[in-house]
Amino acid sequence: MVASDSIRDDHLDELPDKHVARDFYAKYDPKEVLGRGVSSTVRRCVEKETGREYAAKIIDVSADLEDPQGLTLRQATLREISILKLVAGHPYIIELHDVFESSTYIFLVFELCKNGELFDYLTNVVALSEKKTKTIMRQLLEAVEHIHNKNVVHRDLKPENILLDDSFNIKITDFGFAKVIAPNEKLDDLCGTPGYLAPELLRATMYENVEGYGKEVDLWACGVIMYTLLVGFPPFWHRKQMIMLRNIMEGRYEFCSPEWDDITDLPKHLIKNLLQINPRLRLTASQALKHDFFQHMQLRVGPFDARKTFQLVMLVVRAMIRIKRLKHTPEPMSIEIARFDPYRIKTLRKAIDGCAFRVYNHWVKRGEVQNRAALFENRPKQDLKASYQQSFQAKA
Ligand SMILES: Nc1ncnc2c1ncn2[C@@H]1O[C@H](COP(=O)(O)OP(=O)(O)OP(=O)(O)O)[C@@H](O)[C@H]1O
Repeated sequence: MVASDSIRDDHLDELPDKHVARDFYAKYDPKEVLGRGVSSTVRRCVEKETGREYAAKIIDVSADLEDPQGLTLRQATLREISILKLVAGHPYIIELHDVFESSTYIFLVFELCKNGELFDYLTNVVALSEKKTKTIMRQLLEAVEHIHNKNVVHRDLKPENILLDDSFNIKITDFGFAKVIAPNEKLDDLCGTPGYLAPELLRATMYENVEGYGKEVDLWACGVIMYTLLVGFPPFWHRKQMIMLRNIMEGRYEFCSPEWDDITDLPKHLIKNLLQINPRLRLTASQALKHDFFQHMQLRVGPFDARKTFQLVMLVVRAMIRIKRLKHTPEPMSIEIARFDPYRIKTLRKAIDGCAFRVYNHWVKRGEVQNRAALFENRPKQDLKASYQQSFQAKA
């Protein structure tokens, strides 16, 4: 039950027969397609009575195929609906507004998130500042805290399953793998998305006589997400999936240079405590929210001194002006550096990262270390040949 890339199914783009979904059409006007899932299409729709916009996920449940847990798509969708209702009423969790069920389709009417997936947003901006990361991570952890308090484990947290509303607030979505779990219950089924799987989940699915996993897997995924937000690539990605999974199990990742050079210690410390191999030592959502990364700067309180305060304000203003100027002053770059080490220059690095993702459509690493600059070293043919030979040998 590992999430795969969406597979397009063109017949889903046709609107289901009006007789099948009479009630839905009586209440909503379906509009353009917003996106597609494996067996669903999501359309913007307008509620006729109020004129309010929503996102309708239209799921074709006519096939009898069962998932690895023995549930048909209809049963799995009904289970997802019950979990959505259980965790409802939180500002950072997607709101399910309406449900319609026919023999062939289920319509889920969600609140509309006009700014799409966090994943696409990140792909466009490449990486987020510490300040933006703080806002998103605080919202994410608050939502996870709420879900866990309801005894639900999400099991597929990733930027693709985090939507952004009009004000760029997050909404956790896709509770397809979510499960209600008793306080000390342990699970052992494999589900989620490879790069975000926690080590104990991998162990539970690989070995017998191991304990299984619990809610802590969601906090591991939060660590992976936070790392990815700050630098634009995930901590454990490797083009050979087995190596990636081994790195996860050994907790092998780096705050590599140059991407992490300008990032302060607090976010790194929080990530380390989320990407903690031992789930018992990993921070819970509530503990993570108390981490210093989320605390505001504390000003020392003492007797008021007007002169000192004025001097301090002047210093801060001057520093702010300098920082602002610095931000808009391009880094000095020589032709030599631009030719032989373009990745060293922040402006070029951002452009390279953006292009790399668009061209390769996945994060790129070479060997054990992240090296998107390698894409520009002008040796692609050798690499292609080697990886072709490797995959050919593997198949043989
Ligand atoms: N509430 C929403 N508001 C705006 N856009 C949405 C909303 N829900 C989904 N979408 C868009 O529709 C796309 C498909 O959503 P869906 O939930 O079907 O994707 P999925 O998780 O890949 O599907 P599946 O559940 O089959 O794995 C999303 O990638 C997103 O761009």
